[in-house]
Amino acid sequence: MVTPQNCNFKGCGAFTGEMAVEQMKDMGLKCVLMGHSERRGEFGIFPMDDNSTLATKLKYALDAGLQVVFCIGEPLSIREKGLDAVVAEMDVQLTQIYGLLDAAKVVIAYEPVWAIGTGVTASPQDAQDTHAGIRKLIAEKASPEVAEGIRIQYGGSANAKNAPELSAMPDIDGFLVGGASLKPEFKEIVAAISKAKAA
Ligand SMILES: O=C[C@H](O)COP(=O)(O)O
Repeated sequence: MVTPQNCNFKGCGAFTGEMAVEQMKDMGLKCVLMGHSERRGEFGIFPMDDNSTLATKLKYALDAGLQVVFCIGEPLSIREKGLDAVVAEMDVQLTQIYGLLDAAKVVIAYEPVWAIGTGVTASPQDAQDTHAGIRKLIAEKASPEVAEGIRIQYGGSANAKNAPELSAMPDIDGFLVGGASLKPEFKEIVAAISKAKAA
């Protein structure tokens, strides 16, 4: 499945660099990704999207009939404060979209910013604890049904070596793979999550 990494919330028009959902649909695409930390302004790039514009984009894409991979994640300064601070930040990033969450149409991708492209991966337990915290927030603020059904994927230096242990965690439902998706080891990541979730 081809999934563009951004979209606009205005439709077709003079929005260079902000591809229209309608164009995606015309091309037969069924899914769009949004909220990646690089779009949110991490790594020193100007913040193109904030929680408010992302909520608008999510509603627009869902109303148009697309599925969405919605990325959230904390910078290192928040991770260093501990799990409670991380979950509080996830709440901030999710607050405006709880009412839009639909397990059949939205996938949450948890990507700790400090793990993206760095070779540093969240430990399986840290990733599990954060995913469980996100699921609990969704249960409380969306619904228990949405929380149970929604897919929460992990992203951030996922590779063939760490995929089996991460896959074994009950609240890790899949991966958003960057660098390793360009290498043959990608098939081992797919095999690891498939095996773990088939059990
Ligand atoms: O866009 C890709 C994700 O942010 C993860 O990238 P990575 O697997 O290279 O860390």
